[in-house]
Amino acid sequence: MDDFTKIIVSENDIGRKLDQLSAAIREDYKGKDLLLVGVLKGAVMVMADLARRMPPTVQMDWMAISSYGSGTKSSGVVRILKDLDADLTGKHVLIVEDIIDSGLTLSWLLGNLRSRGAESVEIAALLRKPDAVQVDVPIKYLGFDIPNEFVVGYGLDYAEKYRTLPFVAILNPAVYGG
Ligand SMILES: O=P(O)(O)OC[C@H]1O[C@H](OP(=O)(O)OP(=O)(O)O)[C@H](O)[C@@H]1O
Ligand code: HPA
Repeated sequence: MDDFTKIIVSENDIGRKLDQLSAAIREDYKGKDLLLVGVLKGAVMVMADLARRMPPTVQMDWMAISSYGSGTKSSGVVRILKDLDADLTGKHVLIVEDIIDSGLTLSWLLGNLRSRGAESVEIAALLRKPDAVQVDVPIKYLGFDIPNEFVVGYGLDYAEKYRTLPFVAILNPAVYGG
């Protein structure tokens, strides 16, 4: 049995898209102090590859929040597992996410970070599932719209596996008994 049914975003697609998104971000935040906030663990790959395309004065910080447990459906209950180190007062914050599925995680996070006194809070997300979205979240920088299937790779996991793949693929439902 193959673990994946299809590669939907290749390593080259990701690189080209990050070139475009990072050019727009550099332009929009020219002359401003930018703090990239990565959401662990899924955003590790996109954060690393996006941050490498930024000027060296850009800062990074990390939050760990969980809404999925170990399955393939959002629980809708968001827990902070690790909070930011940085004080956001007066900062320009760009949340960096791997995926927007139901939108529940980002909708909660946006509200949480906006309440901390940042000058601006925007979102960059590599992937979005338009057919799964339950809450609309304003995404300023979007990579790809993808089908409503459970995907893995490039930071995204199933039961902590497959995060290290350089591409994004649809997980074979047989892997999770779907
Ligand atoms: O739009 P939603 O339905 O809320 O889903 C998106 C969230 O789910 C994933 O995180 P997950 O909770 O699986 O943790 P992980 O990043 O550690 O894998 C992903 O990284 C997003 O943070
Ligand atoms: O499709 C997905 N794959 C892995 N993790 C996720 N978290 C939300 N959606 C997904």
